[in-house]
Amino acid sequence: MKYNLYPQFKILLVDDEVAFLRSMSLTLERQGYNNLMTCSDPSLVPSLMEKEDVGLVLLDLTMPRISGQKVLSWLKEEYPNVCVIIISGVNQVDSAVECVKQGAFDYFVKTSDQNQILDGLKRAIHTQELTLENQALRSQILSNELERPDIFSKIITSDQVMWSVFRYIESIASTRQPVLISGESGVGKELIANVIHELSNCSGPLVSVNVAGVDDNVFADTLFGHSRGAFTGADKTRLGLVEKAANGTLFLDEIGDLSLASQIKLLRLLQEGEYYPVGSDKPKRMEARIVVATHQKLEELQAEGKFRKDLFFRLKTHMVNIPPLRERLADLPLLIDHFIKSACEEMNKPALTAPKSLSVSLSQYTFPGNARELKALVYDAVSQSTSNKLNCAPFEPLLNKDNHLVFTESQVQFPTNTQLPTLSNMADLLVEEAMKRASNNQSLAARMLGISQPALSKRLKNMKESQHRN
Ligand SMILES: Nc1ncnc2c1ncn2[C@@H]1O[C@H](COP(=O)(O)OP(=O)(O)OP(=O)(O)O)[C@@H](O)[C@H]1O
Repeated sequence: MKYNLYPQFKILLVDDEVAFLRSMSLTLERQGYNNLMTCSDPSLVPSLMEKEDVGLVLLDLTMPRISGQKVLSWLKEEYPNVCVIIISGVNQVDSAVECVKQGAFDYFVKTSDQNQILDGLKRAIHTQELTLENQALRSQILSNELERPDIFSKIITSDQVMWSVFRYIESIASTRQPVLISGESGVGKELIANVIHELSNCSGPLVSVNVAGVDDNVFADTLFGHSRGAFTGADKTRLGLVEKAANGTLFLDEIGDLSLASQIKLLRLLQEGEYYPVGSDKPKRMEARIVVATHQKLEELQAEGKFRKDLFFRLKTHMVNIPPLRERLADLPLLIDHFIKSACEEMNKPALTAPKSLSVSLSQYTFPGNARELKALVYDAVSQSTSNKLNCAPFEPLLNKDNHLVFTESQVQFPTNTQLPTLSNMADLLVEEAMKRASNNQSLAARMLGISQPALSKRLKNMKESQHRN
């Protein structure tokens, strides 16, 4: 099995003291940082920097022939984006501070506790990862194109917001930081999790688990596993999903439903990168990337005290929000065609076509179940079709006899203690909303409002003129 290297860039350790290089490499490897290179001769630094993709250098200050300070000024001139951490002797703190002024990220005294150096390195790696992501994001936004469009081919969309989500996902593909995917039920969050996993190029599997309603003990057992004899009935050691997802991705769905006790366990896992199988006092390192999803609004849950602030803070570093289907109506015809095709294939039916008016009529429906709801309707329609035309009967309950959405009282409410809007105010608001939903497509908006396109155009002109006058 391919062993994944982490971080995505090399960490170069430079010190003439071979024993220090060895012990520091071991400490780092134990913490999961295995993309390392050591160098005991500072004169070799330039050739190593040229050959390898180095992102972070741990540099000793006192070395024979070439001092660390000299190496630092060379690095800052030739490789200004590379992060440098200085390791100094006890009596060299002044020079170390000077190095920070010259652009070193931080300094540590060699005799300090290795954990302190490790914390500094972790901070530097995180900062470097964010810098690289920022650069990737900038170039993605500027280029407006995807580097690996094939991986996104299962997600059908022409929506600009979705494309910017895709570009963002590409730019964070290689970090090991968690990713939070939010969006209403059925918008395609699991599809996005699959893409994040594929883009990461990790050799391990994608392991998915729905954590809604899972009690805290079951959560710990499922994620961390248990040792033999951990509790009555635990007659065998059980591997947890974190371990099963090693070198891959662990996808936790419905994270908003996680109990507060389990939230603490997840937070610790993310912060420390370590966990204890139930009944074991030997910690294990997490080698998987965590992706979580929720259809709930975590900000609101947090305000109600149902979701931990610190966990939300940790998760939202990389956050993507998938817009609901009603906000990307241009996707409707594409998705209808896509689902018809896949349903025909699965049901062994000859190709079917949908009437053009179907997507226009459906554009007035709010799709609370999003793409999943549309998929179920289309599959139902395909299964009921006997000719080469799609049988639209399953869609009829959503629309009235004029092919317009049936409004219920609960969808339009006017609080009794407020003044009613005027008819003209209401009409303007409706027109604005229809234009927004139709992405400024006047024919589509006109169909939604039940008026002709010229009538809408006239209304828009009048609205513009009156805004001008005011
Ligand atoms: N843009 C899309 N293109 C193609 N299929 C889609 C798209 N969005 C969603 N689907 C399909 O709709 C169904 C629901 O998608 P998915 O399970 O990813 O949604 P979800 O947001 O994870 O839902 P939930 O919140 O209920 O878990 C799946 O069958 C998926 O393949």
